[in-house]
Amino acid sequence: MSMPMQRPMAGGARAGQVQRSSAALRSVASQVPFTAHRANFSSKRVLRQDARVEAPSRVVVVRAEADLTGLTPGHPYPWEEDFDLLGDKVKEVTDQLLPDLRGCNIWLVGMMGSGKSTVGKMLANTLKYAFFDTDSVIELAHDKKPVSQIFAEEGQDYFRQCESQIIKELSPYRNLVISTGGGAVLKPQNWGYMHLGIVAWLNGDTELLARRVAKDGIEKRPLLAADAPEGADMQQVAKTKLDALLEDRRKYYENADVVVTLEGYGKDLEDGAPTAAVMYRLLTAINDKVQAKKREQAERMNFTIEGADQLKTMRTMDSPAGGLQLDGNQAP
Ligand SMILES: Nc1ncnc2c1ncn2[C@@H]1O[C@H](COP(=O)(O)OP(=O)(O)O)[C@@H](O)[C@H]1O
Ligand SMILES: O=C(O)C1=C[C@@H](OP(=O)(O)O)[C@@H](O)[C@H](O)C1
Repeated sequence: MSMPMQRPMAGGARAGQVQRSSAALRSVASQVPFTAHRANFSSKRVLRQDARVEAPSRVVVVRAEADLTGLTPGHPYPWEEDFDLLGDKVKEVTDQLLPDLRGCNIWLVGMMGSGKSTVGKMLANTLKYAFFDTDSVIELAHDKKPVSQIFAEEGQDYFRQCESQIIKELSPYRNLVISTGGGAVLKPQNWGYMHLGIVAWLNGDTELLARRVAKDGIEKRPLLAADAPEGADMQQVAKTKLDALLEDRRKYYENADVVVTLEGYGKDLEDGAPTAAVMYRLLTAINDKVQAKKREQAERMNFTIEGADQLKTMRTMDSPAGGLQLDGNQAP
């Protein structure tokens, strides 16, 4: 199913450098869901890993009256601060959404550090979808080389081609949550494929993102690590670069179908909303979108043809069938 792709020589590829185009990308294709059970990148394994990430601790029957005492006053979604309550809410919205979602893929976009991979795994687990992370698929297709090394050895253009290839190959499947790399939004062709599903933007402020990527180590994100002065405050370096990137990219992210804020309240002010809360916001935003679409479709079906009553009794006098009513009954 993979399309052979030409790797451009421009943008860093020197003469004599090995041309690794279609071979690498064919193995990218081997990571897609229908072969996932035999590939290293097993969606089952990812789902098992999910069990270890912070999740609503249990899902219980939705309580009629939620007890919100003791939670942060003014919190717009106070139940997010109590994982039992949040579990109820997640169940409620998932139950409504799932039948209407009908296997539609969910694509997560957003800047580096916005939590696309972390939240994506949990969302996939909740919806019983398979999870794919385009960065991880690219790494696996290159003998587990980290993205930073692929950038260094092959250049950004090559990485972007791999990314587009994966997006294209995953798009015809169903029941997937796909976490994309932060720059996947830059190519219009990627949007053509992502818009076959629902695209959700995880939107957080760069202060929060910088804190997270600095904690991970900015060397993992080549666009942030490039030319970082030795001994500099890496969080500050990351923040400056993220600000510039976001300024360029915002207009692309704004093409998303739904936007979810990462803002945290109360004790989560600094670290941003917990993963389960972000997932809840995602589910709610997607559900709102899907239900609105459903209402719009129902509305469109609810029409009457003007003059339909006259049509019923009209006689076609000059036709061989004159004297026959259009509903098939013989005229008196
Ligand atoms: N809701 C959250 N609360 C706290 N830390 C988070 C949250 N979501 C993600 N993180 C952390 O932020 C870092 C970046 O998350 P990641 O999922 O890799 O982002 P992305 O895939 O968008 O680059 C990771 O260290 C992750 O553990
Ligand atoms: O924003 C970007 O251009 C990139 C984001 C990274 O993914 P994450 O957003 O998952 O960190 C990765 O694809 C690569 O380093 C480039």
